[in-house]
Amino acid sequence: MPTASDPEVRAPAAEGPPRPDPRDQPLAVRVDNLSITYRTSVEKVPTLKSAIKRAGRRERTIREIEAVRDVSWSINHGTVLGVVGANGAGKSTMLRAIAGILPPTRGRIEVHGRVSTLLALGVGFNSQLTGRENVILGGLAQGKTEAEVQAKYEEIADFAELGEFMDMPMKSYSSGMYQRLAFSVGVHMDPDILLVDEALSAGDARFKRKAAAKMDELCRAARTIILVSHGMASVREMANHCLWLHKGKLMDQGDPEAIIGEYMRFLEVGEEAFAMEDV
Ligand SMILES: Nc1ncnc2c1ncn2[C@@H]1O[C@H](COP(=O)(O)OP(=O)(O)OP(=O)(O)O)[C@@H](O)[C@H]1O
Repeated sequence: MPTASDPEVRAPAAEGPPRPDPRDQPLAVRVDNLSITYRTSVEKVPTLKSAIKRAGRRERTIREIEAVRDVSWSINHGTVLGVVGANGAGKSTMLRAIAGILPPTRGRIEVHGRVSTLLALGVGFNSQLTGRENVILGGLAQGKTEAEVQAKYEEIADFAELGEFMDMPMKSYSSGMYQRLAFSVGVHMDPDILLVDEALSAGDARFKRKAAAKMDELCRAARTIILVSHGMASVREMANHCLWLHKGKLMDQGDPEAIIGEYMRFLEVGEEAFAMEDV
């Protein structure tokens, strides 16, 4: 996994038109007072006495987890939004809600444009099917016609560089190979808004560079990217706006360098010692 000092992901060489200024672009995503609560059924640990009383019947309670708590932000097209935060901060949950996979418990999400998702490993692919079959299905799931997907297939397979593995079941892939194909499908679906969850954490150094360059190309075309990552280097290099979530709350947002600085300081000194009024 990349870290702040990770030398592997570096800014791609500047080529083509400069990135457009998001301030001149229309609204891409607006999240208003978003809260998402999971309800999970938990089995109560029985005491000997209660187990005898209930004659072995299991007792269940519902546990609520507030994964995202009253979060608001908005971005225009052309923004690369980096979302950082510790484990369990609610980053993936928020991304899934933007993708339409999870409904908000409260609040609302406005999305302007076609969304393509590159969520955590495994989403959307059937590991019994070959890479080729999954590309076709993945394209169809993104709303493309079969003819459109067939036309894109070569481009997708070339970018993923998986050779004859494309005709093998995906259960025979390594996690890096799996993610390369997921990335390639996601970026070749002409998304207006690309949601990326840790896509750069797998794959080798060369593929990471190639993936970063591809994302940069999308930004130059005024596409929007939301990048959830623990890799501070990729957020620093790619993002032009950053959100920091902690335990479901939006701690701060703004310039990536400043937000990452705050977040790193928070990680170093710990939650208790961190002066919350600084945030
Ligand atoms: N399907 C689920 N059912 C119940 N609780 C869940 C579910 N998915 C996530 N959670 C809980 O929601 C909270 C936020 O999880 P989430 O995966 O969004 O965090 P994250 O910031 O993406 O974490 P990480 O960096 O570890 O991937 C956590 O407390 C987690 O335990």
